[in-house]
Amino acid sequence: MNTLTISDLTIGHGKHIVASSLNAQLAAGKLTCLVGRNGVGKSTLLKTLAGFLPPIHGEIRYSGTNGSDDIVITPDSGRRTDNGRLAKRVSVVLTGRPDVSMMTARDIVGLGRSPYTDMWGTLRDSDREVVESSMERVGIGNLSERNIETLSDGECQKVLIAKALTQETPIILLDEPTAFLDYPSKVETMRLMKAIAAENNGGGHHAQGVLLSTHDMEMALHLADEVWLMTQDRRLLHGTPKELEDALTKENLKISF
Ligand SMILES: Nc1ncnc2c1ncn2[C@@H]1O[C@H](COP(=O)(O)OP(=O)(O)OP(=O)(O)O)[C@@H](O)[C@H]1O
Repeated sequence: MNTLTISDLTIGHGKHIVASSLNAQLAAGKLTCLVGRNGVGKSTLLKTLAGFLPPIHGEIRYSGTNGSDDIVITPDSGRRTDNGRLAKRVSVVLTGRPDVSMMTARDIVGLGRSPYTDMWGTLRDSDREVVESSMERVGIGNLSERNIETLSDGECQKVLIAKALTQETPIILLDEPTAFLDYPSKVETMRLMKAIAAENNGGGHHAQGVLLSTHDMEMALHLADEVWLMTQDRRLLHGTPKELEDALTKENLKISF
């Protein structure tokens, strides 16, 4: 099952085209790593898939539970796109620390419920249950009362991942979540996201499609289920790590950069 499909997509900033003719599908239950050199367009693609940037051409289709509740974004859909609806399909974890003070880890995780709460962000008991279970899944129950400013980069990253889980979306996008982490924490984060993608405990958690951008090609080839590679000539190659290695060998392209 796919969570989103991009078709003949052109991405960029205003008139500046970053990549075009992109086609791919994000599989549910799998960790997909988005890799490519600096400046090739990984962040631009993630921002477009998150609905923060409009596509220049083509379409993004977010699959619903049945064909009738798909959400489709095209260059023309612009203001018609219902961000509240999209927030129930896609959650985003950005690089770096949240720019807030005087908030506990639990408060931050609770913000993930905003698509479901009233305008004051009042959490109901059912919302609080999701918050607690997300913190447990990520293994940060012991940090819940800590002020966010006192957490290490790795702990902070887990809080933001728990916030994304709290949003209960079929798609999670992560932009360079491992950028500031040491090697063991990078591996831990990748493994965690792989487990989260595959988790389907029948109790409300369904398999999710996870797309995570990273500079670490070696790690992506080791740990990802699928890889999307944005090449220097602005194509998007995709497949399992093995398929990608074969394709690159065939084209005589270097696997690492
Ligand atoms: N707001 C913007 N306006 C215009 N051009 C931009 C903007 N943001 C990024 N770009 C350009 O778009 C291209 C792709 O940038 P992007 O940040 O998507 O690459 P990236 O693959 O994520 O890079 P990195 O690995 O360094 O984070 C670059 O040429 C960049 O200069």
